Amino acid sequence: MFSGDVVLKQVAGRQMSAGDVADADLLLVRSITQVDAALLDAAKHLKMVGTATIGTDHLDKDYLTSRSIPFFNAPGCNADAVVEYDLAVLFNLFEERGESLLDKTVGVVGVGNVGGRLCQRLEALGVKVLKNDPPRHAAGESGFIALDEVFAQADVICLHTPLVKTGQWPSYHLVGEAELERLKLGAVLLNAGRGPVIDNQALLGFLQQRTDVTAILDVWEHEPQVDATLAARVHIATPHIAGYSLDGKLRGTHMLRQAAATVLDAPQPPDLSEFLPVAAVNAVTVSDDVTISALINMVYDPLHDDRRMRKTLVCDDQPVRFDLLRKQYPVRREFASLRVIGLRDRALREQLRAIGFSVDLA
Ligand SMILES: NC(=O)c1ccc[n+]([C@@H]2O[C@H](COP(=O)([O-])OP(=O)(O)OC[C@H]3O[C@@H](n4cnc5c(N)ncnc54)[C@H](O)[C@@H]3O)[C@@H](O)[C@H]2O)c1
Ligand SMILES: O=C(O)[C@H](O)[C@H](O)COP(=O)(O)O
Repeated sequence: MFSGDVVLKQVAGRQMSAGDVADADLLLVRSITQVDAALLDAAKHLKMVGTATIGTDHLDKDYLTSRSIPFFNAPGCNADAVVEYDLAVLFNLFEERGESLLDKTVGVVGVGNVGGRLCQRLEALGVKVLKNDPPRHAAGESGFIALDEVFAQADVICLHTPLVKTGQWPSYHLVGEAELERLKLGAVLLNAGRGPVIDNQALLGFLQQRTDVTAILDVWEHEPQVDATLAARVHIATPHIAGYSLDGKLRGTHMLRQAAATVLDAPQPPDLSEFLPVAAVNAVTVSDDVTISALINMVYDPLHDDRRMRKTLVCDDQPVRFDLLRKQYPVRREFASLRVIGLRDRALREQLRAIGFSVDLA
């Protein structure tokens, strides 16, 4: 997406050093590069910093502001991918148990781009949703309840807050012993926000006692290091890939390309649709016997990611392998890339549309 007269210098995200960026006009990163004074003090021509991610906890925003360097993230770029990770995990889990997600009460903590879209899709399915988002509540929006109430009432809790360590609503160790103790019997706790939002040591101690609780972790405290003892207690363990759809990655890059064009007063790039390929499997004809999880798994089966990650947990170089799993992640598309054809059952058609599939009668 970045071409023409641009001189591109690619540096591995964890290895990037001050010398690499000293002469840069633009710095484009992902979540594993700390962007702070140590990296940028020597960079005197920098016109912009961009991160092709939703999260910004790796950017020292105060420092960037003090240097008047504009910075951009890519809000919402991979939100649908994260929502689909949650749905894939939950539909599979309850099918395995002979239960249905549709009968559960789901708590969503952090109702922004990811959490908000998750609530929309669940509510469209008829699932009861409890929402917690103190910043939005304080801004005068309605429909939110306290974190304690979510933990006490929900069958499933999905964490989608940013990692914030200061201010009025810090999320660092938002979930510790006290919150975990409130979980209902048989509850499911899913974190696809940032690892340190859950106190991982407290979670391990809790899961050792409360074997009825199911934990699903895509994000870990101290990434790329993963606590193998904790992972062994977790039902689905994945290497921070919830947002890794091809669609989401291209959207993020495209948003930064647009920001760069604005900053540099250059022409805007072509529409994103010009870059997004048609999915390898883009249509399927099914009968009314098909299950929602079977269709979801055709697009994305989270168990593949779980299996790949578990193999790395026994390796001496586990952190290197965690990064490699992410770097070499296979092409994954979003639900909307699959057209489901042939269903006569109107209710099932509506459910599939509600969770994001393209559905046609014929
Ligand atoms: N696992 C992944 O692959 C992946 C992918 C995308 C995003 N993320 C993470 O998920 C986070 C959320 O993404 P998003 O796009 O929804 O961000 P967002 O900024 O759109 O939404 C975050 C929401 O959390 C709320 N919030 C902030 N502090 C809170 C607190 N202490 N308690 C409850 N709510 C709080 C905010 O008010 C906001 O509504 C990102 O910041 C990123 O760290 C992870
Ligand atoms: O914040 C985000 O958007 C996500 O956590 C994102 O998936 C992180 O991916 P990375 O930048 O590490 O490739």
